[in-house]
Amino acid sequence: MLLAIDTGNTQTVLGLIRDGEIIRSWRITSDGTRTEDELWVYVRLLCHDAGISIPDIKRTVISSVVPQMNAGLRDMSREYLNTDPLFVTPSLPFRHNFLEGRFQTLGADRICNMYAGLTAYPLPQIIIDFGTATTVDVLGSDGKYLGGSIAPGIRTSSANLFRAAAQLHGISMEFPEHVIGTDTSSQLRSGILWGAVDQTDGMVRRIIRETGLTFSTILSTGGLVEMVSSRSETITKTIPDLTLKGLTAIADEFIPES
Ligand SMILES: Nc1ncnc2c1ncn2[C@@H]1O[C@H](COP(=O)(O)OP(=O)(O)O)[C@@H](O)[C@H]1O
Ligand SMILES: CC(C)(COP(=O)(O)O)[C@@H](O)C(=O)NCCC(=O)O
Ligand SMILES: [K+]
Repeated sequence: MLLAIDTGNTQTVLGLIRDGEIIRSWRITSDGTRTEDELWVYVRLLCHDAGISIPDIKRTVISSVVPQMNAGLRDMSREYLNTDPLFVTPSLPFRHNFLEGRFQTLGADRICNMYAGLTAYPLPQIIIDFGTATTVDVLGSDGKYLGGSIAPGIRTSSANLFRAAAQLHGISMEFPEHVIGTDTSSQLRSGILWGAVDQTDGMVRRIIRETGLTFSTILSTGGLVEMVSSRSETITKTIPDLTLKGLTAIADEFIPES
């Protein structure tokens, strides 16, 4: 059994993987003040919920973009699971040498997403992750990482707007009937949701123009992906657990089950 942990800036996804299959996953709030004992409570509950006994967890792999959580995650894994966790970093000697020693500050979640893409889908690829940030990553025809973009996430940017504008408040994130809204709520929903869709499709079209490539695969993932994916004209596939899949592939490469 593999425990895969994806710590993003908003939420941490805990996944249990058996024989390459994600059997259960949970989301908890990412919080840099959590102790290893608190993290253990969640892992214990998750395992109990999945009917897994703790000694069955033989490996732990972690993608974290929140350094304040790393010590707690590491100590939880060592002390309670008796496994030394593998942290994903750009310096790992990946079999798919897609970073070529470059991109030393690239987020671990993006590395995992690309590893999942490289392992399972045709090239070239664009991978879009809708989380605290919206990230776009581009893999060329030879499987090398070309680069990408980072923008404020859908909730991050709208939350900041609600904070900054005295007369605007949170709204339910449902697509409005018309693009041209006729009241405050429908105008906000139009701007936020159609804005996110058009940001996505516009960015994909720009990347196509800049590279001259025909992309076989345009993958999307992230906690907010359902808000955009079905309305996008460019996304070809949505895989909500792409990061966990990448974590699994990386664990199998570096800490194979003995
Ligand atoms: N199962 C779910 N259903 C609906 N929304 C979800 C679900 N899981 C996560 N979210 C939303 O996704 C957001 C977090 O996305 P995520 O990709 O995990 O961000 P990050 O990696 O930056 O922490 C949260 O705002 C949360 O409300
Ligand atoms: C870009 C990110 C903030 C995205 O994080 P997330 O939205 O998943 O919380 C994260 O991958 C990060 O901190 N990256 C480091 C900078 C980089 O990737 O170039
Ligand atoms: K993420």
